[in-house]
Amino acid sequence: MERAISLDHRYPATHRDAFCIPSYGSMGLKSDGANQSDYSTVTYLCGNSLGCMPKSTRNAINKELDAWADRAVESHFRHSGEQQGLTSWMDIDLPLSNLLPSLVGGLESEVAVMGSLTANLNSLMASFYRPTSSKFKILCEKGAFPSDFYALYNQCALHKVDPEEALIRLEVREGESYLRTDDIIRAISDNHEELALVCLPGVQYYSGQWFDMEKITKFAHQFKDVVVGWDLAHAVGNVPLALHDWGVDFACWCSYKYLNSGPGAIAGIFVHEKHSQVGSSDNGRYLPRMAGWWGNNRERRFQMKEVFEPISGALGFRQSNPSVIDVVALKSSLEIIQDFGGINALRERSLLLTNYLVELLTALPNYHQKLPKNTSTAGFTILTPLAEKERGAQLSLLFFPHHDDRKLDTMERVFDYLNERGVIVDERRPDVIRIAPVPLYNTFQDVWRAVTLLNEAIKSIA
Ligand SMILES: Cc1ncc(COP(=O)(O)O)c(C=O)c1O
Ligand SMILES: Nc1ccccc1C(=O)C[C@H](N)C(=O)O
Repeated sequence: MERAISLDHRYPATHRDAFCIPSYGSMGLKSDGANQSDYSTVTYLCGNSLGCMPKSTRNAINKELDAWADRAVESHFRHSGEQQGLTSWMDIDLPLSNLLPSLVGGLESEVAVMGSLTANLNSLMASFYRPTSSKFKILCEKGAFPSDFYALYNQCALHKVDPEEALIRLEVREGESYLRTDDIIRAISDNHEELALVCLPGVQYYSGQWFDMEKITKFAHQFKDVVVGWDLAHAVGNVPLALHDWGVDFACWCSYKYLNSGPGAIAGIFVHEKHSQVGSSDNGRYLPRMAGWWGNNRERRFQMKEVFEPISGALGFRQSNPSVIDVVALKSSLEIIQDFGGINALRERSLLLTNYLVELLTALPNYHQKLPKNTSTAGFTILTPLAEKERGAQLSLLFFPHHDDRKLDTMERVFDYLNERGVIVDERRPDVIRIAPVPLYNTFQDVWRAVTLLNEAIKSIA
């Protein structure tokens, strides 16, 4: 505990106060009455699923509600808060183009705020997955987040390609917990003639593995007509990215995890400039897409002509006018990240926190480096790669023994023990708990407390 306190002094969570951290009272949990009261904050380590709410978000949304109340439709073009520097709704998402690209390592013109993750993944695949009879395979992973799998599978069907034949689903080797980069590279190489698309997650939701995105992207691009797209749901705002320099073709992400923009928040896309620039001399030549009026030439958007002139860059992939309330929620959170010092500052503190988590967990008596042969005594292993460059904030812990009866199952019992005591993590059935200290608001004492209670929980079972 002393060490955690001293680390918190040395590396303080300078922006914790900018967030609403749930309390025992607000979550309906019983505080211990001695060290905690109903107003004490819980130990929230679940920013990999839903980031906490920035205090500034409420005000930002209220201003848009005022604009709606005060001026209704006119706010599209003339905002009632113009004098305070508020943007009219027509261009509400444009101020984000200063804040978002640096998080993904894209040019301003390569990033747009729109839609939601799965919808964007589907839209981007409509443009980037153009199978032919000889080149139609998609390299993806077995155990992908189900929504991604459903999208990939059905894109095949939409293109009249048999998904069973087209999807190459990479599997983690027997006895291992994450994919080897060499196996991915080999699969690309072995299939390159028929390969049309490589579509993988930047950080894997279940194992927490951060893929070697640069190596995989560059390797795949050695081969003709292989497109590389990344799902960055668990990577954006978590690890530094350089999508432009790596030559990534497209990427998409959601904003409710490490970008703290609220449940179902507006998402984002990256389209490399090599695909998204529409030169004036190119008249009519642009990458076919799922199109809509918000991707059309801004000046002529309201002329109601039957001519689609996409905006050059990622903005030309937008379809609808965005939810204004969603956009300002994202903006208020991105401003905090900027004030913190951007993604490199976040990553620096994230490594300190997660390294501390690794250190404490691996010192516990019931920690096992590998799944033991005899798993009758309660214990856990870590699925996530421990090397810094292969993970982000999250560690995934696999508990054993597993029982189908929830009351007897180790993971469920540990999860309930933690949850009842205000340590909020998440469970991925059947046997995994994910823990993610978030550098913007978590403390070393949060990490210490979670591990101390986790140890108690296992002991109470053993
Ligand atoms: C990797 C991944 N893909 C897809 C989703 C689902 O995204 P959405 O419901 O925002 O489309 C999530 C999280 O919910 C996710 O982590
Ligand atoms: N959007 C949600 C709604 C309800 C429950 C969970 C989610 C998640 O985002 C889960 C997350 N993608 C995950 O990695 O498990």
